[in-house]
Parts: sequence; C-alpha cells; structure tokens
Amino acid sequence: MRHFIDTSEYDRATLEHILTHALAHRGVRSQALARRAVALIFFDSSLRTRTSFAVGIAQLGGTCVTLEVGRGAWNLEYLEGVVMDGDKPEHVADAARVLSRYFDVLAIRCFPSLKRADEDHADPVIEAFRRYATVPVINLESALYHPCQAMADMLTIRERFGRTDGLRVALAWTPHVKALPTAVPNSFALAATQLGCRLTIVAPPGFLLPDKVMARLPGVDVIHDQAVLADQDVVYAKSWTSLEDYGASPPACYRDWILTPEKLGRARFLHCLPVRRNVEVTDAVLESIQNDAYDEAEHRLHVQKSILLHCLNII
Ligand SMILES: CC(=O)N[C@@H](CCCN)C(=O)O
Ligand SMILES: NC(=O)OP(=O)(O)O
Repeated sequence: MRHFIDTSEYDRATLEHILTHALAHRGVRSQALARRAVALIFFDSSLRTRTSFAVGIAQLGGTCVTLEVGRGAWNLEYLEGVVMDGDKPEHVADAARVLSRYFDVLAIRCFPSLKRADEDHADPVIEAFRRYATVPVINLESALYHPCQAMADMLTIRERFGRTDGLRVALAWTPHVKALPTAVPNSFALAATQLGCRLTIVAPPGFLLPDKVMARLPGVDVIHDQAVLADQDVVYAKSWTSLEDYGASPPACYRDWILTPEKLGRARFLHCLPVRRNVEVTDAVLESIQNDAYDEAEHRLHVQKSILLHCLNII
C-alpha cells in the first residue's frame, strides 16, 4: 500500500517522478479521481493544507469530507490497550477501519503534544492510522513529518533554480513566542538531502532535530552563527522546539535570531507559513522580491494532486 507519511520511505526517483508530474500538470483539471473519496481528518488547525487538498481533489473530480476530531467528530484515543474512561469516546483502531470502508484515502493532521519527546518521536497518531487503515494514509503533518510541505518546498526550489542538486540550502531557526513542532524542519531537511541539496542547519545550541532524523542527515553541518545565511542559495526559515528544554518557549535571549534582509543577503526566502511577522522574520523580508513563500504555498496544491495520484497507483 502506498502511504505518504515520510519522504524517506521513498527513493529519489519516486520523489522526482511526483515533482515532475506536478510541474507538468499544474492547473490541469481532470476526472482522475472521479468516484473516489478522500477523508481529511484534522486534530489541529490549518489554513493551507485543508483548502489546498479540498481544491486539488475537486480539480481531479473527486470528493472529500473534512472531519475535525473532537469538534463534530468524536475525539479519538490512539494509545494501545488503554481503559477508555476519559474524554475520548472512540479509538483510532475502530475509526480507521470504519473510514477505510467509505474512503479511498485517509489524510490525517495531528501535531505533537510537545510534552514528552519520547512519545512524540514515536509519531503515535499517524502510526496508529498506518496500522489500522486498509487504504493509503497521507500525512498532513504529524508529530515528526510534514511530507506534503517538503514536496512543495522542493518543487519551489526546482522551479526557481531549474534543479535541486548541489544548491546551498540553509534550514534557519527563528525565534517564536512558543515552542513549535519539528515536523516541518525534519521533512524539509530529509527531502532536501534526498534531492541532492547541500544542507546546513543554522540554529542556537540545543536546537537540533530529533536523533532519529539527524541519523538520516549524515554530513550535514550544524552551525550556531547566522553569518553563513548570506552565502546560501535558499534560506528556509522555521522555528522549532529545543530538544534540551523540550516544549519550552524559546528563551528571550534568542529574539535577535529574527531573520532580516541583512542576514538573508541574496538568498531566496522560503517559509511554510503561518509566519509571525516581526518575531520570526521582519516585514521587510516578507515584502521583498526574494520571498518565494507564496509560490511555495501554491505548490502545495499542485504537488498534493500528484501525491494523491501516486498513492492510488494512478501515476
Ligand atoms: C504556528 C504553528 O503552529 N506552526 C505549526 C504548523 C506549521 C505549518 N503547518 C508548526 O510549526 O508545525
Ligand atoms: N504550511 C501549512 O501546512 O499550513 P497550514 O498549517 O495552514 O495547513
């Protein structure tokens, strides 16, 4: 079964095939998903993911139903063997099997708790759906991975530069008012290296990615000095939680890690959005011609149509 949970479950040729299809079919309307139905299951908020999936499915002639877990749909337990006497009336073990009888694809968003790193790093909710679903599962951002975002990121780089191989790409930590997940930086780092980019992680001490991700990034430099950003082709700005003080708001002493035009130099700017203006990145960066984040958001629509077709063995 072709799930799409983490890009590193696929080889480079498959990822390239999806990107090539997405670039060639951008804007194309078809009936490729006629008579197919996709469940969009949200445990957490979204602007881009829910809308771009709904529109993309419609452009392919398919149907989607959006469920908000705990708000209109039952709240779902996902841990094995628990006595369900709390606030969660249904288990993923049952919900995933039932929804698989109605839908051709189950797509799930569930962020980490940011309380216990060991539990988050096991990615329990998406793994529960993988275990019990009998149709393909697409990850709309789990505790550890956001593969659809990473594919849109790589499509943006490929469109801008005509290639991904050999480009100098920095994953640049930014300040934030609260701790954020590592899913976006994890998947960006993995996909960028899979597609031949020369990746540098630029972050304060203690802000590494989880061990199970770093283990798949051999040879990637981690640098604690933003001076290297100006030498890059692409700067990918993102805040994420410290591993040493897991789930704690970033300390005020790192507020000057905000990305400015001076630090960006001539690099192209990417961000998954949403962005906290003048906390993570200045208005001047976002209003500059170097900002490719809106193309990046558009590319979610194009690449997700190709991911759906891949998961259903249509391409
Ligand atoms: C602000 C916030 O909660 N960001 C989330 C979502 C990012 C895009 N889906 C994060 O950092 O993972
Ligand atoms: N980038 C992204 O996934 O956006 P949403 O959280 O708005 O879906």
